[in-house]
Amino acid sequence: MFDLTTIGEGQIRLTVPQGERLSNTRQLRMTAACSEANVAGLLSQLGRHTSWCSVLPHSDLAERCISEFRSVGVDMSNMIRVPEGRVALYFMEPGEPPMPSRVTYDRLNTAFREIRVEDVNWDSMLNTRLVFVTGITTALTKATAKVIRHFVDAAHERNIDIALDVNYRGLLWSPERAREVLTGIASRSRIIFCSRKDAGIVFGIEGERAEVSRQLREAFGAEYVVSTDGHNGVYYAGPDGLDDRQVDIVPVIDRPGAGDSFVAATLHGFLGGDVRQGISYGLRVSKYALTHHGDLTHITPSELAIPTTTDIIR
Ligand SMILES: Nc1ncnc2c1ncn2[C@@H]1O[C@H](COP(=O)(O)OP(=O)(O)O)[C@@H](O)[C@H]1O
Ligand SMILES: O=C(O)C[C@@H](O)[C@H](O)C(=O)COP(=O)(O)O
Repeated sequence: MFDLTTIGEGQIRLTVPQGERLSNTRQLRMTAACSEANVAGLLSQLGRHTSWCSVLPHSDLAERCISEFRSVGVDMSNMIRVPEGRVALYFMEPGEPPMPSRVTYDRLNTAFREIRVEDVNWDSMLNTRLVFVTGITTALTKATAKVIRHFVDAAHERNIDIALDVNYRGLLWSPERAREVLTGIASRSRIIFCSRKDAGIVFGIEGERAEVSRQLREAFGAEYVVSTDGHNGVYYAGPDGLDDRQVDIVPVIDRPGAGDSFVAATLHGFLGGDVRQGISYGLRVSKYALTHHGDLTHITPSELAIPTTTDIIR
């Protein structure tokens, strides 16, 4: 039995060196990406048994993507391989103030976008303690939204816990559409991750700090709601009340992946029966994530427990 199974689009991230633009750079750093696989990848490094389903062709780019997540222990037996098709790309310009960082997607007509319910090995994907889904995959196409809804409904019927990360991406869909699709999924989820910003954009829920998590919890009837707010704090609402956690700010080397590593570490706590402990792990691991390149965070279980350099300085 798996601890967590998930479905999401395997991508290649191509990052422009600091101080250059996509329009003039001659070099790109290549890493694998996928929000759901990032979460599975971090959890598997922490000793959890995870499986990731995507649709990828037989190509070198697909191998590059699969090998990065396989190397940290994610089970690939649910990966759907097709003879040909595109692998999604995303370009990242890190930006330096006043220039904002910029993401450019090149993910139309990819193999994953046409995934069908009958393509997935549901017996295996539902042989799990926890099903993890994000708003990114429901945003891509009608087909991907249908598969995720099937995944959630089938898990719900079998009393399998569901975790949702709203992860709103304005480049992929509108707030109205996100609200329409994600409301049903949120109301089946036992734990919801929704940043304070996304709560406002997607659900029109505004408020000070943990008040946002409280309102989300009330709106969807989830047992736990965890809301990130960048370096401003992490807010929690659960059966034991509210919590408001401080972030120990570190300089950012590479931002993408911090949110996913936070979610994964919190789910590590959830799977161990203690979400608040998970948030402490999340606060720690997301700091590591910000200080190294690539979306997938590399960590050893012992690093969850030891203080980071900034902890020691303080
Ligand atoms: N400058 C920072 N220093 C330390 N931790 C940070 C910093 N920025 C973000 N984090 C951590 O990363 C987590 C995720 O960041 P956030 O930007 O809220 O997520 P997302 O990438 O999903 O939008 C935060 O909850 C926080 O714990
Ligand atoms: O699927 C996407 O659109 C982006 C992901 O590939 C990427 O890994 C990501 O979303 C990172 O998210 P974060 O951890 O919230 O920065």
